[in-house]
Amino acid sequence: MTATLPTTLRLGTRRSELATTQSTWVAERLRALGHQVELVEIVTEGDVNRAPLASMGGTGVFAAAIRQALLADEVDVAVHSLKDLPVAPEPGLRIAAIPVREDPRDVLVARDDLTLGEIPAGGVVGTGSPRRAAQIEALGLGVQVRAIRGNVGTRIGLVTSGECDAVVLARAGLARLGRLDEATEVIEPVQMLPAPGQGALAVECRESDTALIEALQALDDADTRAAVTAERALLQALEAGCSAPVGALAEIAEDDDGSLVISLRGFVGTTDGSLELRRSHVGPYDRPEAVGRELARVMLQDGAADAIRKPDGPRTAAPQLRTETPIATEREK
Ligand SMILES: NCc1[nH]cc(CCC(=O)O)c1CC(=O)O
Repeated sequence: MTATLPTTLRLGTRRSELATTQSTWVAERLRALGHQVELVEIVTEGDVNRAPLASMGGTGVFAAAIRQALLADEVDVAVHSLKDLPVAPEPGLRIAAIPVREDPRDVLVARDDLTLGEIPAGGVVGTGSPRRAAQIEALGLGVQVRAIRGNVGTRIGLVTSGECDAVVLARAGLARLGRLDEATEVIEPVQMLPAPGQGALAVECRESDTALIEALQALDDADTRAAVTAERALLQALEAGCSAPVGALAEIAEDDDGSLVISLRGFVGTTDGSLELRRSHVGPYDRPEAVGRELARVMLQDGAADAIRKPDGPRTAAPQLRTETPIATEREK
């Protein structure tokens, strides 16, 4: 156990603009609390390898190198986009803070100020996310979903260059990069549920750094933690029962007696739009895991499990999108 704080906190970050923006935001909040913080750049496999993400083990590759640096005592603190973190806890590490989340919705960045409903049939919508592909296809707009990769700037560039009529991105990413004005529509969750944890950050450290865990708690936001815990519990329970892409959004509300509740909505579907299932569940604020698990139970019972069979063996690759060749090769985020 390390019961004393290091004089300077080494905060590990990936080099991408989004990662450094997020890490700098956390560093500044820690400095405001009186800590000395130094940013340490870490190059991940996802940053140097241009192969499709699924072949490297999915979005978890971004987090893995930073987690290794934490475990190797090369850095003390790491900041992740929560939606990129696998749901299974990492042995030896602790998510010590989940700061207040940005607006979790997705946005459209389209040519000519178009909204999703205005894209003509046959138009090309770029996304590398099976979750976004499944929900676009489920809307039945007759647009083509094209698999793309790359950081936020690269993906917006595909619209500017005319390769895509539109791309779908997390609003939070654009907001952090100061590029929200480029969004042409905020996509409402009734049409597209965000990824579990979207818009939230996870501040992670070693489990043995007890003084640091305590210090980082000052950055934690209870409502955000309750919401994303419910969303991730839904994801975990659905992943155990089916292999389909999952969308989730939890909101904190008050019930008739004035007690706080978690209102959770979920989506599972297939990337070709042939199946979609949306359900919701409301449960107690202090039992977020139970809320997520209960919604998963309902969804599995109502067809998620039957319609989308879990493939044999461990799940290694994300479901393939219709276009398998990524047209942008620069790394995500
Ligand atoms: N998978 C990439 C990724 N990871 C986190 C964000 C944005 C920030 C967030 O959702 O918290 C993005 C970009 C995007 O999906 O458009």
